[in-house]
Amino acid sequence: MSKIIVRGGRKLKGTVRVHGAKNAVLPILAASLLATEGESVICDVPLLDDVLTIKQVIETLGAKASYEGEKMTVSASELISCEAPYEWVRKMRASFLVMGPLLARLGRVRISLPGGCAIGTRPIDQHLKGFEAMGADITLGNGFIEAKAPGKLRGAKIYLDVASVGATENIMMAASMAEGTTTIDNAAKEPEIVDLANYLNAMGAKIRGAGTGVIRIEGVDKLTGVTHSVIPDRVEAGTFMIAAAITGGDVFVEGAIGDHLGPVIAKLQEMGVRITEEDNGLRVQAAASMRSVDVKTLPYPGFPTDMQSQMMALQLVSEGTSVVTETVFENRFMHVEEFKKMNAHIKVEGRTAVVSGSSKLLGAKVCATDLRAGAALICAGLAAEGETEVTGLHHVDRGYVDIAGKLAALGADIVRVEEEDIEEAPVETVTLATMSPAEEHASEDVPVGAAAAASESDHNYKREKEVPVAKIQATWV
Ligand SMILES: CC(=O)N[C@H]1[C@@H](OP(=O)(O)OP(=O)(O)OC[C@H]2O[C@@H](n3ccc(=O)[nH]c3=O)[C@H](O)[C@@H]2O)O[C@H](CO)[C@@H](O)[C@@H]1O
Ligand SMILES: C=C(OP(=O)(O)O)C(=O)O
Repeated sequence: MSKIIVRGGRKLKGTVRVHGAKNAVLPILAASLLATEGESVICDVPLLDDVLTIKQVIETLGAKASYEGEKMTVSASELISCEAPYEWVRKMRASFLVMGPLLARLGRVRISLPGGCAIGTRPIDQHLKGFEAMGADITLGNGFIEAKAPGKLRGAKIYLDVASVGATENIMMAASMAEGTTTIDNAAKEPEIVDLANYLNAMGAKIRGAGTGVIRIEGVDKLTGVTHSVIPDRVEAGTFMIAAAITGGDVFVEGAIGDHLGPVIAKLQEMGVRITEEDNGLRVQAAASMRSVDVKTLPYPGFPTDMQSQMMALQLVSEGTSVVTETVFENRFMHVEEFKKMNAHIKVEGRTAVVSGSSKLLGAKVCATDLRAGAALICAGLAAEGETEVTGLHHVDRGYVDIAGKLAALGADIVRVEEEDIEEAPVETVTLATMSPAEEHASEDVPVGAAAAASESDHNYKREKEVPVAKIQATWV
């Protein structure tokens, strides 16, 4: 089982570069399916598991894609399939974003229900409502959705019951090649929506109002491949800002866009952290001690739900009690139980968590229950006394490029130990890991060697694995 091992207590210092935004590049690569001619060249594409998944999805549909040096080139002039299979779509919710482009391009689609982080039920009713309003005939069954739009999709007036990011993107893409004008009311306003609209407009679409609550899309007959650079990842940037603050550090987050991080900056400043907007980034200087602060997650421009768990790590070490209200997803406090293993005192009632500050965090074996929870546990580990081991890294790899390497470059005592490293090492052993039920269910890692033997013989989730100590010491940096 791969793990990140962090020993807390080091102040982070230096510069860290932010990669392209996961939540922008995924819809943009889905939208590249709309280009009936020309190549799409997408720049600043981060090497993430989710990016490799969407690449597989569009290739399965017939697009030709090549990826080298943060640049993805896509040619989608000939699509061969309108079916997005379970094997890829289950891995990642954003795969569902190919539905709009396929409906617009091919007039039909068969797509598996999406997966993604288990942070809530995450229905897709608003996506489907939009497509139906545009004339699609939709049937559901056996975990698949089939939609047909004989002839062309028609422009429609669509009101979203919730300002869904995914529904806004999916409808915007479909509407770009529909007949007539579509209006999305109560549209999501996230920067990633604006990036997608800019990309589509460069391809020849006619979209106005992206970034506001009302988006108008005049359908066009064809879209052409273009070159586009993805915006920097505001959640990755925010995570490094928290890492700097929680360690008492001084870090320049290169590429971070202040306008995209308004509520995160405001809350950090309320806590006493100094943030300075400089050319091409944000400088974050920790305070000697930080004040507690209440946070309520909301759609953009509110405080992002994707930063809630990382912020909670910081609240744990600030003075006083903080209240966190999660309004976007109904099951996004799974990290709380993991924080508790690190001596955190947090009480959850419904959608509210009461976080006791001034916690003396202690290193522990913890598991990333979702993508951002993994980042939050790493942040907590940076401030904890002793050693923290974070497993469940397949979640983290969906959204962070080499988070351990980047933090190590800032001075953190952190290393990632890969499964293969552990298995290849000499026989001398020490007990390292105890699996929790959550970890067992969450992990898709296939156990090998000693771990496989344990896996076959013991299913009570309390097994111990024999892991060679020599190799771990050798890989520590
Ligand atoms: C790949 C991507 O960009 N993921 C982001 C996107 O997810 P995603 O696009 O899935 O999130 P949405 O904005 O759609 O979801 C927001 C809320 O709306 C609800 N809902 C959504 C669609 C729908 O048809 N019906 C419905 O009820 C959801 O259950 C949730 O409670 O926005 C989320 C909210 O900022 C982020 O946490 C995710 O990181
Ligand atoms: C929840 C997230 O991603 P997804 O919507 O892809 O599950 C996230 O990026 O934090």
